[in-house]
Amino acid sequence: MTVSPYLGVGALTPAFERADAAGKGLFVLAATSNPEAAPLQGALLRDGRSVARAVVDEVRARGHGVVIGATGALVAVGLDRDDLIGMPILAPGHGAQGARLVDARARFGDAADLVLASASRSILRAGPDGLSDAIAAHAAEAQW
Ligand SMILES: O=c1ccn([C@@H]2O[C@H](COP(=O)(O)O)[C@@H](O)[C@H]2O)c(=O)[nH]1
Repeated sequence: MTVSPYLGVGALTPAFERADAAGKGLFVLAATSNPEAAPLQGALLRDGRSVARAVVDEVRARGHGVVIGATGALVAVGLDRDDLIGMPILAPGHGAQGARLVDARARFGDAADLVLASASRSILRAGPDGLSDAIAAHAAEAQW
C-alpha cells in the first residue's frame, strides 16, 4: 500500500504497525514523479535535510519502503541514490510519464536491486489484444 507522509511520518505509526503485524510493507511517498512536487519535497528543513531525505531516513528506520519517481533528478529533491540503497523503492513514472525502464540502473545505481518499477498507461493502452505483448516488451526493458 502507498501512503502519504504529509501529516508527518510519525502519524503513519498505526499503518506501519498494522503492516508489520501482517508481515507486509508500506511505500511512503518521498519524491514523487509529478513535476510540481520538487519545490515541496526538495525544501530544506532546519537540520539541512530536504523533506524527501527526511522522509527516506524516517521510513528506513521503520523498515518500510519509499516512492521515488523515475522522472526528475534526485538532486532536485536533495537526494543521492546512495541514500536509497537497501530500501524497497516503488518507482512510478516509467512509460507514459517519460522515464525509460532501461535507465533504472543508471538512475538508482546499487539501490536498483530493490526497485519495483511501475508502468500503467503505457501497457494498458495496448488494449486487451496487445496486453501480453506490451507486458513482454516492458519486461524485456526492465533487465537491470
Ligand atoms: O509519484 C507518483 C506516485 C504515484 N503515481 C501513480 O502511479 C500511476 C502511474 O501511472 P502511469 O500510467 O504509469 O503513469 C498512477 O496511478 C499515478 O497516480 C505516480 O505516477 N507518481
